[in-house]
Amino acid sequence: RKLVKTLLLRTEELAQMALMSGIWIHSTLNVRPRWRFCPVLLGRVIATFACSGEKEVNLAVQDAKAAFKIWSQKSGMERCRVLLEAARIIRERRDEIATVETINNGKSIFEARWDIDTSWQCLEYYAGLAGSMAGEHIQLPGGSFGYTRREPLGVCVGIGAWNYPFQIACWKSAPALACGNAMIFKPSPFTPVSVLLLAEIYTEAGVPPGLFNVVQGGAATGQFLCLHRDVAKVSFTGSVPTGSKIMEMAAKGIKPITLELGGKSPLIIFSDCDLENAVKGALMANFLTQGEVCCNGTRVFVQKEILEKFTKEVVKLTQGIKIGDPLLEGTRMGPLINRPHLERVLGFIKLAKEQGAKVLCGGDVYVPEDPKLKDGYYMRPCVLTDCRDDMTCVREEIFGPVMSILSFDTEAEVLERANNTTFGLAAGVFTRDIQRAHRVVAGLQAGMCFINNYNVSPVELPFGGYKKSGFGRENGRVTIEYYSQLKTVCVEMGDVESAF
Ligand SMILES: NC(=O)c1ccc[n+]([C@@H]2O[C@H](COP(=O)([O-])OP(=O)(O)OC[C@H]3O[C@@H](n4cnc5c(N)ncnc54)[C@H](O)[C@@H]3O)[C@@H](O)[C@H]2O)c1
Ligand SMILES: O=CCc1c[nH]c2ccc(O)cc12
Repeated sequence: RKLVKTLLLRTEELAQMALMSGIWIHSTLNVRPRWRFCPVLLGRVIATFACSGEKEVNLAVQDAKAAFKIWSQKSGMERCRVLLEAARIIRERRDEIATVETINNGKSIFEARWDIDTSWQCLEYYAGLAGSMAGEHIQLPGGSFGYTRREPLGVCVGIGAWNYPFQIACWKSAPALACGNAMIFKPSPFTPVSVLLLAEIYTEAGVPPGLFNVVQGGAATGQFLCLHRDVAKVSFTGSVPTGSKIMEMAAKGIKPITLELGGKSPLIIFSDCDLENAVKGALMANFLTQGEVCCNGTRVFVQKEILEKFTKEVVKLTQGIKIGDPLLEGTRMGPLINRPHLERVLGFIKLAKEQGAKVLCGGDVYVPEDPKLKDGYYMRPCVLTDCRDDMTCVREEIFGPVMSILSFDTEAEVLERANNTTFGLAAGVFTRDIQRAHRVVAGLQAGMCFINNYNVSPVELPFGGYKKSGFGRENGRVTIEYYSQLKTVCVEMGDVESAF
């Protein structure tokens, strides 16, 4: 809240400024900065932020606790109205928020608009559930009875990754607030900007001051949050190694956590599929947000009979993906998040070649003609073939635009190979055989399975992983259970029957 108040930037200005070279936007914070960080787009610094240290985290928790006292006493319908108003403002400011998200992350404006749509839809969805949250009444002998109350947890913390900055903040805060909690959100230091708009919007919609608080920073700030004694829950989206650290910190305080971690998901294409849809599905499964998507279906298993045809079509469509200025309407792929990440992704491709994979297209640095884009971290989307299950590109999460094609013969074989991973976030199947589709998804060890599509995310459906991809869920009705606790009240209507 303090940050929003003092951040001297408007989103339209930011959009314009990012288009001009050499512009630095400084936030002025009313705190003594311990260290600073500067997110970059197209090789240019777009903002400078001061990190929140222990003192600022303590202040945020204090404010959130005060706001929680007010918010948790409101009825579900009162909370519903505020969330609906916030959803309405997001919808109204959709293009502006999408522009900021594009500058924040580098994804195309076309895609950023989709992200903003699933963001306001999420607020609407939980607004709808807020009013119907209720416990049970249970009749007991002799007129006695019990009842349950669904109560909020208190101050919840959300920690986000850089690939869906605004959407991650909405997917965490909407159910948290609907249940009557407060939330302190820490975005990734690579994408700190767009979540500030969400804080501004919640305030405008009528949440009490401090109920949704943003703190900025990296690992140290995250640790202060996770270890804070007055934080009741942590919901984390990020990598497996960080998830494991979050779990250790939460264990110290016996705090419930939600972990949305990495993946290496299989996409299985049977020869009886609708080929055109399967090809489109494979691109959806691999190239949204420059391939920086946790649930991407990067291991594309194709049945031998259609391998050649499928591969040819996939390469043709991949080569047609328009790379460039992410703010232009026609662009479908922007730059990767930063240079170290680009180099890491290119390193995976180099290793894949050394291990025997064949690059059918892309996999190299892309330098756009437009001089203002020349310092962007662009690469061409890559399709690898001749892949084997033991190759690094098939085993490890690359988090970039790299699709590995593998061939298979039988259903039993592909199911075993698909499950042969420590991850379990998502999986997909393309087939016209309805029995086979359901049989295969029943056997897949993944939390989010798609039949004849991929990477669509309706907010009504729970999303989350199996195995090392995490636990807990976001979206859907079930997420209410991850942001609330159940109190049982046992009421005696007669006399106490004592054992003594
Ligand atoms: N399952 C999902 O829903 C999902 C969604 C998006 C991204 N991801 C995963 O996230 C990864 C990429 O994102 P990333 O690079 O931002 O991940 P990351 O784990 O490096 O960072 C995620 C967040 O954790 C914070 N953080 C880092 N160290 C911390 C610590 N010790 N204590 C507390 N907080 C800490 C970071 O500042 C950031 O905000 C990929 O592995 C991807 O698969 C998963
Ligand atoms: O990147 C992975 C999947 C994903 C897309 N949007 C969101 C929002 C919140 C999450 O926890 C995960 C995701």
